[in-house]
Amino acid sequence: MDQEQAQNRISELRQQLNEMAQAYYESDQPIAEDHIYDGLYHELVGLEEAYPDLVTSDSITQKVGGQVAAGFTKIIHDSPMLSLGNAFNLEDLQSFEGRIKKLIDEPIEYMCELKIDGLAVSVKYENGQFVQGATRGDGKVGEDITANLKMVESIPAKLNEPLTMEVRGECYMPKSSFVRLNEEREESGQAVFANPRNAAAGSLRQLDSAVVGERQLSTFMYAVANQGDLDVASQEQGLNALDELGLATNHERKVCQSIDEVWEYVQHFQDERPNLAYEIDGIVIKVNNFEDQEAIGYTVKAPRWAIAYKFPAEEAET
Ligand SMILES: NC(=O)c1cnc(N)c2cc(Br)sc12
Repeated sequence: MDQEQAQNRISELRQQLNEMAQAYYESDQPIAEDHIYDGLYHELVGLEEAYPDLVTSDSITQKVGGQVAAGFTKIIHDSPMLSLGNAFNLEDLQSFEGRIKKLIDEPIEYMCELKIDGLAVSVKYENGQFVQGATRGDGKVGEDITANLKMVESIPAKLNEPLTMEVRGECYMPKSSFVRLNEEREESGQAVFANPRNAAAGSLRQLDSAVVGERQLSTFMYAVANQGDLDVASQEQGLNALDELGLATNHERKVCQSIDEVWEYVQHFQDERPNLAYEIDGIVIKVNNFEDQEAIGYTVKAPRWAIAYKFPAEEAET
């Protein structure tokens, strides 16, 4: 089923369910057996989960007891969760370095990290206790998914130090969990997820956090939003500090001394991609030294000191 077919079926189901609900709640004349209503409702929930972009706040699945559920409360991020400029070839990476060299005199060191194909999340700790989890949303305002992120094993309820800080990363579904989940959905007649990213997004949007616990989601944390109690001078030190605190970071990272070395890393992981336990859609390259990052600064919507190299789209499997 493609997105258009899903949209058509979702509209059909919403129409039918709204009519049944109206008849039941307002005229007390149920027009369908409960099990028919439940079956259609279950199909709609499954489709909305598989196609999270098609969920609308007025959908009957977002209502609890006839009222539109608030869903998730909104969280205004202390600092914007930024996006990244893109690079598609070596020339783009060399231009990225050229722009930086206009601002920084000394030699530049890069940190290369895998670009995880999941859902960006913010995780807040107070005195070492996990207190709030949120989606990126539009970068400024996200959704409070604290209850759901508590069900993700790789997010510790308590840090190894009583620190107060906000950490950002990617929540993802491993390839193996994605295959198993779709097999289960296929068997139970539910719509399957198109890819692990949609499966992770659909799972994290669940109002019932117990469902999240069944989905084997995981995380790789990659940034400290406000240094808070952390005393680190580079991305490399920052990631090592997150490891020591008990947070999950991706260990395929590499400090590179030149764009040529970055390019070798990019080519290596473009080949390695099928062998990874999780989906990646590129490589994030950052200036490693935090003082250099500050000197280089930001454009309106993205850091100047980082760029995302995007892998070419994979040929469809024949
Ligand atoms: N390691 C990283 O910085 C990283 C990994 N995976 C991602 N999807 C993203 C997105 C941004 Br924005 S940064 C980043």
